[in-house]
Amino acid sequence: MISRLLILLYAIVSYVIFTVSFLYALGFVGNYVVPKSIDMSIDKSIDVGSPTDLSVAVVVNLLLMSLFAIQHSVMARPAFKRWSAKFLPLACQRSTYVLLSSLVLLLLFWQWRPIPTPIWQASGTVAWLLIGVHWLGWLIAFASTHMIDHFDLFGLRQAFVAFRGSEIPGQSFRTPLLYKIVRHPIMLGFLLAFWATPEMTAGHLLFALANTAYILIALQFEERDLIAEFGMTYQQYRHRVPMLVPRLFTRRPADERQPPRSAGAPR
Ligand SMILES: C[S@@+](CC[C@H](N)C(=O)[O-])C[C@H]1O[C@@H](n2cnc3c(N)ncnc32)[C@H](O)[C@@H]1O
Repeated sequence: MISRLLILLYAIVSYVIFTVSFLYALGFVGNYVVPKSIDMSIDKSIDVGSPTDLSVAVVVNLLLMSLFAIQHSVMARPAFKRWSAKFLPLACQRSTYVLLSSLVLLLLFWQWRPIPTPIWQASGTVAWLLIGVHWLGWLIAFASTHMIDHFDLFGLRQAFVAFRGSEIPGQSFRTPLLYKIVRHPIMLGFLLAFWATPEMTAGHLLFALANTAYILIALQFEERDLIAEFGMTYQQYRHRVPMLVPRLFTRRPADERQPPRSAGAPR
């Protein structure tokens, strides 16, 4: 009973730390409210006055993003989960993943080196449109976690189920709402939030480019695991629903289009 209660507390603490890191991410990427953001260091100084400072900033930022990518992707793989199950109860596996991901993110926010060289600057209606798309991206990402199962994704459900003494059910496959339009709405939301900004700087561009590359690679691994888990069901879903760009903007695969009718074909 005590160990189940401790696991539940651990899951709640991990979830609270995730919430802090997510809220900080909103301020960090958008340069709102937080003391240190993607374009502004705490003392508001420009860190990249010389070419050496610039190289250091690029290397440090790439290392921080690589650390997140490695931790986030390695710990998500079934082989890692099987290995960690030898010493980590199933009920706190997901919370541990959430906790470490959040801590690495907070480290990134803390150690990030701003590179404020302007790349583009929009004003007027275009600027407002970009701000709108930026917030729509965060909204899509957050809402989509609830469409598949927010509390399962962040480890709370597993801890609650174990606390009640029930068996933790396996992952279920869901395709509600936005999952009918694209296969990865959470990632689509992040991409919109990262790219849509009225003031793009070199540091922000590095962040958006590196994270886009990471998302495109990570999704290959995620889909490989989903195919291994759900087989034909996921294969068919993959065939039916585009990855990130809604069908409105893309062509259907050739074999899904109606063949042209021949002149004498019956109607
Ligand atoms: C951070 S979420 C991202 C989900 C998805 N890639 C997206 O961008 O919306 C990753 C977890 O979601 C799970 N997942 C992805 N698609 C799913 C679906 N359609 N139904 C249930 N779980 C899904 C993956 O197995 C993985 O554990």
